Amino acid sequence: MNGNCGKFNNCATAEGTVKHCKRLNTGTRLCLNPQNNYVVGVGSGSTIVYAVDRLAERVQQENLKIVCVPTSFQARQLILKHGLPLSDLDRHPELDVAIDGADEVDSSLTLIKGGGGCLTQEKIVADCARHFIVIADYRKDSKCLGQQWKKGIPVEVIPMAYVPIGRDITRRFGGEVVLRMGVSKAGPVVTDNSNFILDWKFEKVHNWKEVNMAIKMIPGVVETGLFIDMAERVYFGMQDGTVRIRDPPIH
Ligand SMILES: O=C[C@H](O)[C@H](O)[C@H](O)COP(=O)(O)O
Repeated sequence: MNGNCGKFNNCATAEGTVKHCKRLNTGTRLCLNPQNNYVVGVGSGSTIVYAVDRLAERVQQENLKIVCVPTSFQARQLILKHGLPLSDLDRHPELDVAIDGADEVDSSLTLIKGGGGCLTQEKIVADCARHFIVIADYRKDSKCLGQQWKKGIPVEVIPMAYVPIGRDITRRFGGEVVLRMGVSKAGPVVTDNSNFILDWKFEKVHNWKEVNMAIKMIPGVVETGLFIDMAERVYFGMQDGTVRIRDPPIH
């Protein structure tokens, strides 16, 4: 324990870069590599699979003791498949680090997530983590949201409210809202939390903080796929095999 970062005191830190921690507005060491006794949040999607492969390798090779908190059914299966210790927020409500993918990352590290329908649990787990680290390939990197990801911002909603919520969003912010439909399943996608997903195809760049708060205030909205001021670092896998790191701008 040699730092004071994230939302909690006494953060266990790795050998990492000393950087500004937006969350506490203080200098901190960034925990990039899971270390012994770490509680690790495991994100969802196709990219995280590679991270968990590597994590499992390190657990084997270095005899690391970690526990993993999943962000979805898929993440839970991934943890179990690798024989990693599975936990939950009841037992581990404070995580050292959460690692996850993203559908799009803008220049301020605002993310769109939820392309796979897992945004709500992902946001909860990320919020419980001292450090939230994102891994993505170069196609997710954009200056402004919407440049790369064309499927809109996912919004998880209580099923009986999907029509009024969709109308409210388009009335206030324009664009188009589509109920996400299942593939190889008749009817809508049902999330791990038994809800529906609306994909809001926005028409222009908004003040995402304001829009996010406004959408969250609509009764029946469970969560949005906008992750604002959460990611501390994004690792982009580039086409030539190199890795590009992006940290949030310091204001
Ligand atoms: O709902 C899915 C999650 O937010 C994923 O982390 C996100 O969609 C990125 O997934 P992938 O790594 O498959 O592009």
